[in-house]
Amino acid sequence: MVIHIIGGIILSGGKGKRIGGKKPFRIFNGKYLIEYPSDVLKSLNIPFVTVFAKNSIDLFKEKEYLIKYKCIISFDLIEDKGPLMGILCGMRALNTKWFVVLPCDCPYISIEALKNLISKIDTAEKNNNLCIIPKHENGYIEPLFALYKRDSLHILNNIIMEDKNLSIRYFISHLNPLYVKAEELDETKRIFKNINTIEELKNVE
Ligand SMILES: Nc1nc2c(ncn2[C@@H]2O[C@H](COP(=O)(O)OP(=O)(O)OP(=O)(O)O)[C@@H](O)[C@H]2O)c(=O)[nH]1
Ligand SMILES: [Mg+2]
Repeated sequence: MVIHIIGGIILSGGKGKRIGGKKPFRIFNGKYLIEYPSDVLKSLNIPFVTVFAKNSIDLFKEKEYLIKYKCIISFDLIEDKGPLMGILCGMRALNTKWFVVLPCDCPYISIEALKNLISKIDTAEKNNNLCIIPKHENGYIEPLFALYKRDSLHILNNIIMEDKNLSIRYFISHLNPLYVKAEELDETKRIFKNINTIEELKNVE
């Protein structure tokens, strides 16, 4: 049996309110949004789980996606809890030591940037950091384009059981984060651009 060190979690269970729903299957430059992170993980041979919302948004497209990528598909255990629920369900579905967590709406993601992020794992292992988070010069962080160690799972479980503060910032405040400069991953920082509206879907750069 091959034991993988790194697995991927693609968060695809948001409501997509600003874009009018079904965000993962909105078309951007000829591809579904969700195909961008999926293609990068596939090229890097990283096994991954895609976590959709508790209630299917489009069973046909989800099935089509499963057939194309042969990845693990999971669904939020409880609805409307936000990204932390997606991360929890992803971690439970895939047994790897580290998880690269990605949103479904990052069409500028690149293989190079992900490799750069992954290259920080050695440092994190030495310093006992349970997550690796990109940070911009202005202090803004990118916790949904980040790495989390499996050892953080019990903390996540507790936070979700408590059900008081389900913000990702609260979660990472328990993880002794290793922050990496956003520009070290991608000089242009385009990789972090998320698509939230119909307008942005059309503005292919
Ligand atoms: N599994 C899961 N993923 C989520 C959840 N909430 C947000 N996400 C994902 O987290 C990422 C960032 O969320 P947003 O950019 O706010 O996307 P969104 O919530 O679908 O869109 P809005 O409703 O317009 O905020 C997206 O890839 C979402 O699909 C959730 O409750 N469960
Ligand atoms: Mg949202």
